Amino acid sequence: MLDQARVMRALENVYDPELHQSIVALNMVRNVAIEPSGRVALDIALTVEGCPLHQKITDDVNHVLRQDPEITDVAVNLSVMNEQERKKAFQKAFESAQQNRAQGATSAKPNVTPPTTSSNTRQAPVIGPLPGQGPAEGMMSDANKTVVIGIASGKGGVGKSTITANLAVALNKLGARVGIIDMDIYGFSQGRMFGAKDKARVNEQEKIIPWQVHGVYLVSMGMFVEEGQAIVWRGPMLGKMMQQFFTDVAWPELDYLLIDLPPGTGDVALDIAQKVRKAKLVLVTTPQEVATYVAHRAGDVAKRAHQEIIGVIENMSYVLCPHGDRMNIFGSGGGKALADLFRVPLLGQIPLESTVREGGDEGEPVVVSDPESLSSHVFLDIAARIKHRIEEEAAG
Ligand SMILES: Nc1ncnc2c1ncn2[C@@H]1O[C@H](COP(=O)(O)OP(=O)(O)OP(=O)(O)O)[C@@H](O)[C@H]1O
Repeated sequence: MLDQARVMRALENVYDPELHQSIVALNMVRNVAIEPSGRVALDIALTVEGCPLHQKITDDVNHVLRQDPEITDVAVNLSVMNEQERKKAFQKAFESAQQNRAQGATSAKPNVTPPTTSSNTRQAPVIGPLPGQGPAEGMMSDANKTVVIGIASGKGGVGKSTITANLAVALNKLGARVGIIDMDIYGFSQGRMFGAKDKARVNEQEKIIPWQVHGVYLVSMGMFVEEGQAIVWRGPMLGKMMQQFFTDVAWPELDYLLIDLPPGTGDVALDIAQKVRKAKLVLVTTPQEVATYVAHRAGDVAKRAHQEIIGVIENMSYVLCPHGDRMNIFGSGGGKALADLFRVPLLGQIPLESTVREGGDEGEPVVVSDPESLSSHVFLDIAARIKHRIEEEAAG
């Protein structure tokens, strides 16, 4: 008999394309109504408004239900989860990703046969260049060989700037020429981390001369205003600033340009995605669920922009006790769950060490101030993994 249980069983085979979980398990299916004619109407609550993959979910629901000979018609009404429901859905996805990992599975396997309708082949909309935007210049262009990597986090304080600084120095130690753009306009801190204080100077061509410290070239808002001074720029001004940091700086030839992005998924991250189409992304999170949850959103913007996510770095992962045990004071598993969600590697787990903070406060990233510390070794290891991956990609 055609009843709700049978409909729900069929829908267990429809997977959320981003969370890789059944839409039933994620509690996305609501208000299933079966009419005597065999018409099934149901609501699907999407995790985020304007979810770019809603058409895929709708197509898959139609596809699985229409395989039931007693179902004559399907009507899908889309709605959006509230904040609490969304948190639960993400939590469920994280737990499941962790479970899969524990069981040695690489990912949950949807067993829905993709329908062959043309609408199913529709991808998440690409965030394209802005109208009126000219061709990308210099290091922003695809033709330029500098590898641009944005360092992003969902929320502030997870160590994104610390990681940018140390990765830059670590890549330099591995023989690469590295620059940093401190695009964390409202919370710029790279000058402090590198002990650079001079105000901006320009060369004869009127280009800004980057700071050069510990082998790394660096530009930051700190060259123009004091740290802590409020900056009230909005969208277009920020975009212009970003462009200037790329094009109006006397950059030497660089192998890597790291961009310390502002936390969250705001204008700057989008601007980079639009204007520097080759830019890749590294996601930073702490092991806590909430940091991981918000980092997911940062990654989601990258995915929509078809930006490559190189991997995830988990910071403040553990404290190493004197007898060698690891204490997970901020919980555990967030970085790996996030990496599993995006199907990218967890590049490394950085311990919580006072030497990391001291190095940042004193203008010497820990990789310089305490190269034998555990964190320094982890930073070098992560830098080597990134470099290896980029070189492999370049080799085809
Ligand atoms: N692994 C670590 N061990 C100890 N302290 C750390 C570690 N990582 C970062 N910190 C410290 O945590 C604080 C926040 O780090 P940081 O400024 O890098 O975060 P952020 O994500 O860039 O923050 P925001 O975006 O708000 O600027 C700093 O004082 C930093 O020295």
